[in-house]
Amino acid sequence: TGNHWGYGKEDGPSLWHRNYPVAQGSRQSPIDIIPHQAAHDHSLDAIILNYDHCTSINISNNGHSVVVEFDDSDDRSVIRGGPLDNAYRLKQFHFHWGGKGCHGSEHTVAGMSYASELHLVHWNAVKYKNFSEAATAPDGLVVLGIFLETGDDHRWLHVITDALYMVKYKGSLTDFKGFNPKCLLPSSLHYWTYLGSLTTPPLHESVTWIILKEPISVSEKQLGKFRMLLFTGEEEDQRIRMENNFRPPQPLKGRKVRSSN
Ligand SMILES: NS(=O)(=O)c1c2ccccc2cc2ccccc12
Ligand SMILES: [Zn+2]
Repeated sequence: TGNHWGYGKEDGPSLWHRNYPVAQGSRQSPIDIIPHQAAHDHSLDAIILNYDHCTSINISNNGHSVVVEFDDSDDRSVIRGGPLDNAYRLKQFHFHWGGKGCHGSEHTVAGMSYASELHLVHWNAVKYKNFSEAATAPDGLVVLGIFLETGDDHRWLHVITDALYMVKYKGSLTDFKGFNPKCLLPSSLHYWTYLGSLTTPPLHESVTWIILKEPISVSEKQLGKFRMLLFTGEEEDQRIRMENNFRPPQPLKGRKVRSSN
């Protein structure tokens, strides 16, 4: 119906251009990052994450991913520095992942994909009055991408995976207070950055991507808990497991990827 989209054969990424022509635009995401082709830009400062007074509000299943939302009514949780001219407010974070034994990151590195990818979504509250307005502006959004690889248990990810049973079905939402995503960061904040888009419809070309080079480790068991989520709602007959909710890499179309040193 209407602008329904998904990750299946009938409604997946290769068909999104029918309702969202920008899918074939000049600054689409994700991309394959080729490290030795990235320009080392010594003018690129370190990124600064001020998440200390972070306030998560809820966790929900929007039928595409599991999303943790934040109170963005003031500048308490912001990202700044690096390639950014302003501070950008944290709005939400969510994940993308594969099926059992399959990889599910959106960005790839020299053709290699990771098991999963965490996206922390921020918006430019200096220049725009709300998230929706920022979401359609070329410098409106910043998404911080963090790769997840399978290995040891992540000591804090269980706080999220323990809550997933409460948001199994599309459209479910529950309180999720006091979670600070600082605990999900790797030790190094070295990054690649480029100009791109949302990786889901409406695919607005409004995102400055900042992708951390160092992945975090999570266990196969922890990752498996994401796959108990469903794309479908409680009232639907079909129960479709939420997995492989990633868009494949898109053409670079002449864009430059810069690397912090
Ligand atoms: N994958 S994504 O970060 O492009 C993304 C968003 C990006 C910017 C603004 C809002 C977004 C909402 C999303 C909701 C679900 C999945 C990806 C999303
Ligand atoms: Zn995402």
